[in-house]
Amino acid sequence: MASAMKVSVGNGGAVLEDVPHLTKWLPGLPTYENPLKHNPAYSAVRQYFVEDTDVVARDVVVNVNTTGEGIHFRRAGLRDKIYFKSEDVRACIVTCGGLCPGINTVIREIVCGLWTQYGVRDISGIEGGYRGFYSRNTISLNPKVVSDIHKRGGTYLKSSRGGHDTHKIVDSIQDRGFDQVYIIGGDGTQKGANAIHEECKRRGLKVAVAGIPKTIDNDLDVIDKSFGFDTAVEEAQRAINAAHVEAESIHNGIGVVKLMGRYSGYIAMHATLASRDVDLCLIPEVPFYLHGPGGLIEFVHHRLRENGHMVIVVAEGAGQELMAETMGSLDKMNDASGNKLLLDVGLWLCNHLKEHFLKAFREPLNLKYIDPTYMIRAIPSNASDNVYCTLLAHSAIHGAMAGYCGFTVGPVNVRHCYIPIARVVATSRRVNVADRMWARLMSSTNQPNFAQYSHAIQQSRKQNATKRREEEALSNGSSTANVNGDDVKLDSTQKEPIEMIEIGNK
Ligand SMILES: Nc1ncnc2c1ncn2[C@@H]1O[C@H](COP(=O)(O)OP(=O)(O)OP(=O)(O)O)[C@@H](O)[C@H]1O
Ligand SMILES: O=P(O)(O)OC[C@H]1O[C@](O)(CO)[C@@H](O)[C@@H]1O
Ligand SMILES: [Mg+2]
Repeated sequence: MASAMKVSVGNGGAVLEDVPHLTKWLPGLPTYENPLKHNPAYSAVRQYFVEDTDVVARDVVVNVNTTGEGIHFRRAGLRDKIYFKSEDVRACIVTCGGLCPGINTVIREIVCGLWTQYGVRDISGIEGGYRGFYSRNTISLNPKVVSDIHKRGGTYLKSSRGGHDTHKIVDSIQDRGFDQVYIIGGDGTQKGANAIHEECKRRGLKVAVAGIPKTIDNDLDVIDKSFGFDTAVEEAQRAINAAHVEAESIHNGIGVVKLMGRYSGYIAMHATLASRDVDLCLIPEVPFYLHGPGGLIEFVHHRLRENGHMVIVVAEGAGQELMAETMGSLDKMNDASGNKLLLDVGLWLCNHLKEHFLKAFREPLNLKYIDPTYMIRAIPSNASDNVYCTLLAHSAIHGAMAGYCGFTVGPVNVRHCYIPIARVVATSRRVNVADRMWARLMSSTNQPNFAQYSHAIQQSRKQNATKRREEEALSNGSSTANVNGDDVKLDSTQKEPIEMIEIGNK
């Protein structure tokens, strides 16, 4: 699937990771003057047009002796020459994967941009994600139809997971005569877009495939930040505020908020940093453990004793291994796109806290659990995300019109670029816990550095495994269990010792 990236080195030593161009397999394609040259809004300032030699550096913090070297991407924007005659263009737009604030703005701006800037009149919407290419009729799009959609959350075109069939999709592209395909979606979608691009190239088609990166988890590599992320973080504040109000208004109150973040804890990290009311932030990148010195329970005791209440933010992908260990081996279920379905860490954590504190105090814990998972993504984008979405859409249009293909558009160090799709999907971005941002969070929450206790995590894992095997054996009616190779005698009357701890001021 992954195509080799075209890499060249400029005279100044700059390495360009380039995106494909239609002329690579269709040499001699005719070119046309960009109509924007005569558009009053764009024609006045020459610098609006991007030169073929304009590139953007991936790293802007460089050693003074190495400036000019390093990886660069082609700068996005309008070109003098274009490879499509406006009246011939047949464009289509598809949205795939989970929702994200701003998808409708991107759709709207692709339609309006193609229409008003380039005079394109044939624009179709593919309904219901990739499978819509071969199982649905198209929707005709024009500025009137999409004029208000940016005020609504979700996707006007509907979305889906699964259903990517490269051959059927490219057959449909060919049959319908599409020559510009705009694909809005996350890592899975971009992989699918690359496969479509490769197949179009193999068939020698004049089809520009342009990917617009969408991921609320902010887990796509290379680009600065994904659209909708800021909106989601902002919305998460409402849940955190509610958790905080509930927690501080009652003796020994705990508010737990679960936020999205399958493998990357960006939303949880930024929402925590923005709020300042959060005492503990759990993300997939940092394994944690509950019991023992340096563990989560000890910290909760400490914080309640200190403040009388606390707020925990947990990313949905946090603690997955720990849960699997304590709950036994669960069937690994996947969604239609092959993404692993997660265990519910929010409920699990709340249950463990309640159980533990009931034993410790012999009275129920005042714990309020808020799960705003879908609320933070099913909303329209905020003002700054709207502007960002507009830029993404316009950059994508300029790139496709200029004959570039197999690219994902996005800002790198604030400048929009055309990035080879293969580069964007090569690795997915995770919170770097050795980076300053996580350090800022740690110093804001003063939470334990679980990473320092890797030996304790190992120890806790062994104990969990042992406990689970014993419990399984007991429930099977056995009097012994195999623990680390030894048959251990079991006592069904054995109970965990009750630990009495004084917390908070009663
Ligand atoms: N490796 C792949 N190759 C081709 N198509 C893929 C691949 N992975 C996923 N897809 C297709 O991409 C579409 C979206 O994938 P997925 O459901 O994983 O969402 P996504 O784009 O990663 O967005 P998000 O995870 O942020 O919601 C689906 O139709 C899926 O079939
Ligand atoms: O329930 P759905 O619609 O599959 O989406 C949930 C997933 O989508 C994501 O938001 C990624 O888009 C994940 O964080 C989350 O697990
Ligand atoms: Mg994904």
